[in-house]
Amino acid sequence: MFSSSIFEGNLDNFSEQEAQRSPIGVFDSGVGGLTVLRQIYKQLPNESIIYFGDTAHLPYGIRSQAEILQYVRAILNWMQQQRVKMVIMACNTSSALALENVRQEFNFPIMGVVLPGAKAAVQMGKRIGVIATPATAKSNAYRQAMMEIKPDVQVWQVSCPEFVPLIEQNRIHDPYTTEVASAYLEPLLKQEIDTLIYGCTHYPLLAPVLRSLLPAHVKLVDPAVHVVTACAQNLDLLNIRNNHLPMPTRFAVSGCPQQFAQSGLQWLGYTPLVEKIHLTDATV
Ligand SMILES: N[C@@H](CCC(=O)O)C(=O)O
Repeated sequence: MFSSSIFEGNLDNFSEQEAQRSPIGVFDSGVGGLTVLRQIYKQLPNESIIYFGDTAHLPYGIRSQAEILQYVRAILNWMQQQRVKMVIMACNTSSALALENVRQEFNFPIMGVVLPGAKAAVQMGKRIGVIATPATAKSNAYRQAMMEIKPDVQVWQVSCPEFVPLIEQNRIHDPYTTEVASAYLEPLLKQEIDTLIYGCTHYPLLAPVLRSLLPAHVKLVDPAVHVVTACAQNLDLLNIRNNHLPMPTRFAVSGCPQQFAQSGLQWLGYTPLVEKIHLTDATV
């Protein structure tokens, strides 16, 4: 029995041993969640992972809340069938628009990236910029989370609709991407931000471009780092860390497996074996 007041999920249909060895589910609309997966490899090297990229519905950031909820529920149902012990929403859009609604519907803990990112940011600065997908920016999730922790913090959010398609098309080093990034950062630089949050898990993949445009004193916050730290703490609290050898990461997508494998290579350093699955409920 692993109930804890911290989680809505209670894992009470798992034996302790099964829970320890069970995988952690990680999902995103595409390759963005690989920034979270890389952090898991660093901080939780013994955990087995099932990664799902909902590439058939990419980008999430221009979708309605109803669509996001439908996709997220379908993914979580599938994760439940795979008997995961915990899920990390490696997607800010899902964390901002769906986490609170779906958390109580499943019997495993579900973690989002927004709160850990917001907590880290308010400890690092006072004038905080957030770059995010249109849906995340519009939801105000980062602003609200930071204001609740530190009401005197100042927050500016910028919606960056072109980033995810450019990253998914592998156009990070295209000069056009730098032009777009420069335009997105301009209003934040005018406000003299001291800290910038990657409000989308795809964006750390743009780090060289963003760093080249930002003054050196501006600190970058990657919520991926902090959600994985929080995940490690929760695994300890529930006593469900895996102390055995992990299984190889299992990758699944709803779109084209070859395309995911190809972009996965540059972010993971190995070519992932990717299967295609069809989540029937996810079709809008
Ligand atoms: N990785 C994304 C999803 C972006 C998208 O598909 O628009 C996020 O964190 O919001």
